Amino acid sequence: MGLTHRSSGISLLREKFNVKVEDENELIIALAGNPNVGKSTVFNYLTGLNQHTGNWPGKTICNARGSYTYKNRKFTLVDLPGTYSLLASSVEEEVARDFICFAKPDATIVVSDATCLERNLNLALQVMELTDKVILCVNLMDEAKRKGIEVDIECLEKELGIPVVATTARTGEGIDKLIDKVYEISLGIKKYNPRKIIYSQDIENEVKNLTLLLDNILDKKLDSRWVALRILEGDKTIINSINNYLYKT
Ligand SMILES: Nc1nc2c(ncn2[C@@H]2O[C@H](COP(=O)(O)OP(=O)(O)OP(=O)(O)O)[C@@H](O)[C@H]2O)c(=O)[nH]1
Ligand SMILES: [Mg+2]
Repeated sequence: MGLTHRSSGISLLREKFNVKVEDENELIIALAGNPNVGKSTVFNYLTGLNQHTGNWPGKTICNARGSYTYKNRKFTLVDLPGTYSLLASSVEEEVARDFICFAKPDATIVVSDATCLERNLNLALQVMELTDKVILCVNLMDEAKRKGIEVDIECLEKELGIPVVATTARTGEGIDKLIDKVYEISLGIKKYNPRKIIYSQDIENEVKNLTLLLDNILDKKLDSRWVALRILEGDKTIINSINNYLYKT
């Protein structure tokens, strides 16, 4: 038998984010996305009245959690603040990044706007650098259709290496497919290979050096390559978060 969430300490970390799981089989799903793309609409559609709201610990930002059941499994959805990136240049970005990094959701849905996908894919690529368990939800398909924009879902799936689902959350169209993909990814039924960005040779060399050092420090609790990239770009908040979540009890 593998390590349970409780024995691996993940449940303790999740409690730091006010996410208390009642049973160990419960799956935690994060909803990320740019502002105003329909995250809360997806969240409300799936969780209905089974919601709790509060604040993120130590922050004045609203934290909404809700649950639904699918194929006899309980899923808890966490509606993350809307962000354009995970580079932690605002409290919202820090909250979203720290949740994905340290609470280690069983899957992350990146909700995006079908009418301006290019801008939205920036966040999707950043989440894909952090975790292999990502689903891209291309929402506002009705708006895209109205504007004559066609989205090639199959091509996106192939290029990104992750499942991509088209939705119109306002009417619920596509949500059944989304929960099926969430089920598959979070339980590891289907494995994907998200496309990773390869940087210039100079950067890759430095990343390699730093990764070797970080492997010992992070002890597989966090992706060393991802942390190396953040350090190289001068992000000091990641060091604070590592101290806060991995080393303070
Ligand atoms: N036409 C259309 N409107 C949608 C769809 N999904 C959401 N909306 C609308 O888009 C607006 C923003 O939706 P929200 O769910 O609040 O978006 P959000 O991503 O949670 O926004 P923030 O939390 O502010 O980042 C609302 O007016 C929704 O009714 C959709 O698929 N089609
Ligand atoms: Mg919202």
